[in-house]
Formats: sequence, structure tokens, C-alpha cells
Amino acid sequence: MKHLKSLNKFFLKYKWRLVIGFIITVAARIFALFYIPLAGRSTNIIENYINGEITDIQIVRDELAWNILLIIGATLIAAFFTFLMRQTFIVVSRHIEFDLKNVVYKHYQELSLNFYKKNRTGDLMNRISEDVSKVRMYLGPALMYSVTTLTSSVVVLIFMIEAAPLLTMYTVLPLPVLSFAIYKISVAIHKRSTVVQQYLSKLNTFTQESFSGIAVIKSYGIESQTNENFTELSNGSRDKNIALVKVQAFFFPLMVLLIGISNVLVIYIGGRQYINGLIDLGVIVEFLLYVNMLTWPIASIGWVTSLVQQAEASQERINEFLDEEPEITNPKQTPDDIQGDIAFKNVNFTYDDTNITALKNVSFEVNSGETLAIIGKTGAGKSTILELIGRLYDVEDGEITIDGRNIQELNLESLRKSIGYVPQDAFLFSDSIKSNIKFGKTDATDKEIIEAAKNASVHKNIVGFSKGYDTVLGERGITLSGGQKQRVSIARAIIHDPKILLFDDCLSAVDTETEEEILSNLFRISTNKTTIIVSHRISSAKNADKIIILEGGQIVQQGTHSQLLNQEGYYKELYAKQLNEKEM
Ligand SMILES: Nc1ncnc2c1ncn2[C@@H]1O[C@H](COP(=O)(O)OP(=O)(O)OP(=O)(O)O)[C@@H](O)[C@H]1O
Repeated sequence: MKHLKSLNKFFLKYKWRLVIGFIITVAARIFALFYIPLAGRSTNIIENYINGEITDIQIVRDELAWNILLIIGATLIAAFFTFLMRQTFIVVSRHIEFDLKNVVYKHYQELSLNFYKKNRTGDLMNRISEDVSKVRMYLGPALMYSVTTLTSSVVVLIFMIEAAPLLTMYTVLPLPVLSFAIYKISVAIHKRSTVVQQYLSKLNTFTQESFSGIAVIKSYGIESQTNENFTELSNGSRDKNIALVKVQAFFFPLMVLLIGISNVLVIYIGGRQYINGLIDLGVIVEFLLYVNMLTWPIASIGWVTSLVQQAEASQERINEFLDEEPEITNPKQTPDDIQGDIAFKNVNFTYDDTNITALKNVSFEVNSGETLAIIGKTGAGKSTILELIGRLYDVEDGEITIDGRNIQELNLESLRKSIGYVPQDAFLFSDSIKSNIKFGKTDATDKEIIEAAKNASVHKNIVGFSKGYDTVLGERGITLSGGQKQRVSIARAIIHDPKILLFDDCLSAVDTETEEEILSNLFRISTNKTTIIVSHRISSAKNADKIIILEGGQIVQQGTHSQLLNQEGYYKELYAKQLNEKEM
């Protein structure tokens, strides 16, 4: 139960509802048991009439009628309280499930990119959905049935001891065996549940990735191979589930066996005590009813134990992520005013997971109002520079400053809000085009959205769709072309008028004419901004105030377009090559 302890704060939040639930459960159990002493009393009256101790049949009739009325009344009240009991415990469990999902989701959002690289999306989704559902079973049904079993057992024991203490002792003899069996089986369930959940994560990751990559699977015609892999994984998952079910299956028969033994003890020992005149016949009837009354609560111990053990295994997996500290943290709460003078000073950067040194001793400056273009072969470290400016990763050697202050000392929210970043593979949400652009500024007016789309040269395309800006993208809607996607994400980046614009090769999928148009729009709107354009094309870089050429993480050339054309090197070669291609 070590890991489930972290849920206690949620129990505290709903403590009053749970206390009320507990009181209701006790009341429900007491009323549910009420009929047993009445049944015993009725048996004794009939026995007394048969023995001749009572001769007036009317007394027997009146007593039986009265007992029947009481039994009906108590049963109705018990049913009502049982309804309230479910309403309390199950509703609280749904509230906690909701809270827990929010906590996990919020924490996921705070974790750095590295975390997302180490863990797979299917696993993240599994923990926030499947694992939280397993934990919910502990918070709701398991808690409710535990309280029911506990109260039923205590109330029944009190009633039994009051009726016949010695017979009670014999009846509860199988209890120690029961506790030992529960302990043994629950350890096995815990181990097997952990494996089942791990398999489920693998299965989810596999399906999620194969659906996301369905275009690749189809174009390579590897559906049957993918099917085989899926079948192999799901067979593994099935086997692990069957192994779990086998252990769980032990519980119910074991409980029923123990209850059966108690019944035999009641009949045998109770019968002897009755023959010896120690107890009434009614007591045996009452005890048989009591023991059977305990059948379901005791049998449910097995089920509850299994739920608790599965929840413990799931909560352990949830805690594993909740205990992850975000690598990138906000150093201060007060916001910062950012102008956008960026400087890299001897920056070295190595990716943790691959150990690839992406940047080596990189230094440059770009001030507000200026445009810097970064050119270089693939893998040269261009995107890494942009990611470091937005603190998606932190540098371990050297320094990045904005307005002369180390970016690690700036308010993280102010820093990120001052940046309009268009990543290499533009990601758009399955929502309308309007919402996708508004993502950059949630309170943007329609006029601002259109203005941003015009500056990104995508307005004409959007109005060409029958639903215009309300056109839904992605799974439920249309698929934009690569160039349209890039331009919608440019509109999203520029709509909030950020001080720093970072474009990561985001004009690669548009034709040169549209590229010219976008660049001239950007030039117009970026007079008081710092713009960094990563590109493989000279056409995107030639008008920049500064151009740097990266090779293997190092700056090998820098200058303006005309300066670089006068130097032998990568830039001049690229220019000649691209000029040739254009002429052809
Ligand atoms: N998230 C990451 N984790 C580990 N290594 C990475 C990561 N991103 C990039 N790298 C590695 O760092 C190096 C620089 O990558 P980067 O993406 O900065 O290059 P790039 O110049 O932008 O390339 P391209 O022009 O292909 O986009 C590459 O060797 C790459 O494999």
C-alpha cells in the first residue's frame, strides 16, 4: 500500500462525504441484519407452539405478522441506505479520478522535452487513462466493499456473540486460514498486475504509433508484418492477463469453501448444543443466516484485495512519472520585459540521450530589429540553436543571453511568450484553422487572424475552402498541403506580435514566389523584432543582416550575403548550385 498512500490527500479533500458514506454504510448493514433476530424469534414461537408451550394460535399469528411487517420495513430502509452508500462512495471516486487525471496531465505539461523523448506516447496515455481507472476501482468499489465487509462483519459478530458466544467462537475458526490465503494471493496478484499493465502500455504504444504512421505502413505494404507484430504483442498481453486471472480465480472458491466449513460447524456444534439444551432452535436458524449473510462480504475480500493490488501496481507507475522533476524550471515569478538582443557566448551542447555534441563553441550576436540567417548541412546543429533560445533544453557550457541577461535567469513564461517559434515539422491540432492560428493568441479578433494569415501568405488558400477559417483540420477534417501547414503555423507564430521570431526551415515546402512574398511581409512586420531564419535556401538568407554557416556544430563562416559570396566556402558553393538549379 506504499504507493497508494499518495492518494490520501484526495481522501482528505472529500473527508466529510466519506464520513457520511461510512455512517450510511453502518446504518444500511444494521437494517439489513435486522431480519435475522426476527427470523430466530419467529422460529422459537413456532417451536413453542409445536411444543405446546403456547396454546393460543392467535398469539403466534399476531407475533408472526408483526415480525413480517418489521422485516419489510427494515429491508426497505436498508435498500434506501444502500442506494445512498453507492451514491457517496462511487461519486467521490469519480471526483478523485478527475482530480488525479488533472494532476497527472498538469505534471506531464511541466516536464521537459527530454522526458517525452525517453517515454513513449502510448505509455504516457496508458498511465493517465488505464492506470488511473485501475486506481479509481480502489478509490470507489474497493473502499465501498471494504467498509461494507468491515461493518457487516463487526455487526454480525456483535449479534452472534450476543446470541451464543461459544458457538460464535467455533464459527469463526476458519478466519486465520482466510487471512493467510489473502496475504499469499495478494502478493501474487500485485506482481502479475504490474506485468499486465506494462504489456498494456506496450500494446498502446504499438497501436498509437502504427496508426500515426499508417501512411508509411501502407506505402511499404507491410500491413501483414505489422499485424503479426501486433498479434505477438497481444498474445503476450493475453497470456499475462490469463496468469493474473488464474490467481484471482482462487479467491472466490476459497472464500465459499471457508463459509461452507463455517456452516457445517454451525449445524454440527449448534445441533449438539441444542440437543444438550444449551441453545434454542432459533439460534441455529439465526447463525445459519448470519454466516450466509457474511458470504458475499467475505467472498468480496478476494475481489477487493485484487482491486487494491492492481491499483497499487498502477499507482506505482503513475507515481514514477509524478516524481519526475521538470528539468527546465522557472527561476522567478516576476515577469521580465524582453527586447530581444540575443547573444550566444561559447555555447557547447550535447544531447543527453544520444551523446551527440550538436554545438561546439558557438558565439554570435543578433539584436532587435535584425535578421540572422543560419545555413548549414543537415545535422549541423541549426535547429538546436533555436531550441536552446526557447529553453527547450538548457546549455551546460557557455551562455545564452537576451538583453544581456542569461536566459536561465529570465522568467520562463516571459521568455517563451516573447518568442514566435515555427518548428521544422509544423504541427496543427485537429481543430479549425481559426483555432489553430488563435493558439498563438487566444483572445485574437477575426481581423487579427486574417491579418496574420495574410502576412503568412495563406489567407487566399483559406478563403478558397468552403468553410474558410472554420475548416476543420486533421483526423476529422481536411489535410493541408505541406506548404499550407507551414504557412498556418507561421500565422500562429506571428499573431501575438512576439519580440523574437524563430523560423526553422519553415519555408522549405513553399515555392520560391510565395517564399519571396512571405519574406517581404516578414521584413515589414519585423522592424522592431529579432528574426532568426534557419534554411537550406540562399533565397531565404540573402537579405538577412547576418548569415552564419554551421558545419558539424561549429560556425565555419559568417557575414552578409555579399561578403560570403566573396569568400570560398559552403555558402558560395550553395549559391552557385541553387542558381544553376533555377536556370535549369
Ligand atoms: N532531440 C534530440 N535528441 C538527441 N539528438 C538530437 C536531437 N535533436 C538533434 N539531435 C542531433 O543533434 C545534431 C544536430 O541536430 P539539429 O536538428 O540541430 O540539426 P539541423 O542542422 O537542424 O539539421 P536539419 O537541417 O536536418 O534540420 C544531429 O546530429 C542530431 O542527430
